[in-house]
Formats: sequence, C-alpha cells, structure tokens
Amino acid sequence: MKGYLALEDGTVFEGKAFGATGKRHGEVVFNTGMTGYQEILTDPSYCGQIVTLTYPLVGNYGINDEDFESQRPQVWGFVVREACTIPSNWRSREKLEEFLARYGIIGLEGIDTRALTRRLRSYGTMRGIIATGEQDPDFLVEEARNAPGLSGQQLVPLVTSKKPYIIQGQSYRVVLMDFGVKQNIIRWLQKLGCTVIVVPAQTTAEEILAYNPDGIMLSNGPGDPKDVPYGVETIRNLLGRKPIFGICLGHQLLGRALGADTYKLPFGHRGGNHPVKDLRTGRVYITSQNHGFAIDPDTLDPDIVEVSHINLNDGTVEGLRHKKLPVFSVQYHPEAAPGPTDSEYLFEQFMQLMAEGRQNGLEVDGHATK
Ligand SMILES: NC(=O)CC[C@H](N)C(=O)O
Repeated sequence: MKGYLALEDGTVFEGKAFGATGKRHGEVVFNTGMTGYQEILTDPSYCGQIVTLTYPLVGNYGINDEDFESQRPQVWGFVVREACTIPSNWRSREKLEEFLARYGIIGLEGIDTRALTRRLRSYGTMRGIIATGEQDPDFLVEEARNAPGLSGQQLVPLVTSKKPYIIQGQSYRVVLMDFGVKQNIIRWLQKLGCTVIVVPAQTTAEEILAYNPDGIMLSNGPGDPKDVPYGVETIRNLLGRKPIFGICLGHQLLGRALGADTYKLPFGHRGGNHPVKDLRTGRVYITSQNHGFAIDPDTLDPDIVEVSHINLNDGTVEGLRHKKLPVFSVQYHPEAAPGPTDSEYLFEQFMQLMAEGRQNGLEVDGHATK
C-alpha cells in the first residue's frame, strides 16, 4: 500500500506503508542513531512526534522482550529508508511491522530519509501528516499546515503513570516524578539498590515528601517544558528539601523552577554521539540525546545556579548545578538506551548526594533541615 509524509513547507514524500493504516499528524524529527530503534520507538519523550531515522536499514533484529523503554510504541509515526521484513536475531520475538500495526502506529518506508533530514536540518522541525492509501498530496500539505504544533499540547498526561507504584530495593528511597519515564532510568536506580517510588506528573510536593524519600528524580518526557507548569510548581516546592536529579524534560523543568527560561532548538538533538563537555573537569563525554528544547543560559541567576555541561556541537546548555543545594540535572541521557553509557557516573553522584543528605540533612541558607 502507498504511504505519504507531507510537511508544512509543501514537501511531500511518497513511499510504501507498513504497520498500521490511516492518517496522523505530528512534529517530524530525525534521529541519527545507528541502532536502538526499539528503544527510540518506545521512548515516551517521542509522544507527539513522527520520527525518521538517518540509518537506512531498520527492523533487522526485530522486536525483543528486553529493549522496551515503555510498554508500547510512543511515536506518532515512523519513517525509514528500508524496513526489514525478515528479522534475524536470537532475541527477536516480533517483526517491526507487526509491532507497529498492533499499536496503531503508521510506518513508512522507501523514503529518501537523507533528503528529509536535510530539509528538517535547514528549515527546522516541521509539522507533518503521515498517511496511507490513495491520498491527494496537496490536501495533505494543507492538513499539515493546519495541524497543532508540538507546543501547546498536553502530552505529559498521555504518558505519565496513572497511579503511584513502588519497586522495592535495599538502599535509598527515590521518588521519581514520572513525566514519561524511560524504563532504563528506573533500571539504573534499581541496579544501585534504590527503592523507586514512581509518582504521576501531577503529584504535589507534600505528597512526594510524605513518602519520606532520600532523593527525588525528575524524569524525561514529551513536549514543550512550558506546557508542564504544574511540574515546575512542584519542583519549586521541593527545592531545598531533598537532593534532586533531573534528566532531559526533568532538567528543563528544574531550570524553569529555578527561574530560567526555555526555548525551542531549530531541529533538536537526537542521536547517540553528541559530545558534551563537563566544564569543571574539561572532560568530554559522548552522550545519548533526544530533545528539542533547551535552557536559555542568559536567564539563569548566577548567584543560584551554574552551567555544568555544554554541547560541543552548538554550545547549548547540557547540565545545571545548584550553587548551594544538592540539586543537579542534565539535558542528555545518562541512562543511554539507546546509546553510550559514558555518563552513568551521574547516577553514582546522585547516590552520593543522598548519602550526604542522610548524614547531614540539607543546608538551606545556612540552616540544617534535619
Ligand atoms: N527526552 C526528553 O525528556 C525531551 C524533553 C523535551 N520534550 C524536549 O524535546 O526537549
């Protein structure tokens, strides 16, 4: 069956549909990772987006039982050069096309993904329509132009957990604010022995503190951080109470809670080889990234917070460190999945802050809270 991707700039790509049939809008973005399509498809941060991969052969190792970052595909469309129909891997349980079809996600193959990516890189991410069957291309472009943009949509409520749940461990108690958490963040905390209490994004600071946590983890998640004011409010009320570690959307919300502004990047960072420099040590890490927004460094209060990491490709903010409190965050993904695990030490750093918090309590403006 035929399939189309129409962009708001008037470009229409025609290819072959696989997975589900129908029509859906989304923000069209590209990821440059050479592997890890199962993790990308199931990462809740992609909710609201139609994702294309620059790597041309996709589906070769099928879908397995282990590489899920959430229970289902979260992308709103998937565009590839060539989709493999006969996967070969000992872990494979299902074909990519069956997996997408089962969850109503449209896939499109036979697309010149290099041309598509170059377009997105030149003009920025665009609204798009992915559709299967016979279609009028001009009408699809019109629909793409009328589709809602990513900003302004309430996407976090679509992917956050409905109820709190606890994964029992032996070491520190971590409350994880679930804005659309990737499973590998939970796996890392579990590996370090933490008890993880996952709470919905709308949970208040009082409710979180009632769990008596040693630390608070702010997860990744979809959409524009400006559309999550309730998360910012909660984080603001948690500052100074417990150690806090934010990842990606969690980092952006923390930045906003500290008074900074966020803005949209032209085409975002999505891939497994983004170089990030730790400004304190001068060391460069190769990181896994997936974000379309960033913190505006000019809006940070230098008395309160410092930029701890920057991206070496475009100089954007990649990490924050509070100057007085045990509070830090990164824009990239130390949990990897997919991508390099160079930055796993950040989880150890969080453990360290929780250990110190247990011993000394937190110092807020010179007053111990314990
Ligand atoms: N992975 C994430 O948490 C992404 C954060 C945010 N949705 C962005 O695109 O910038």
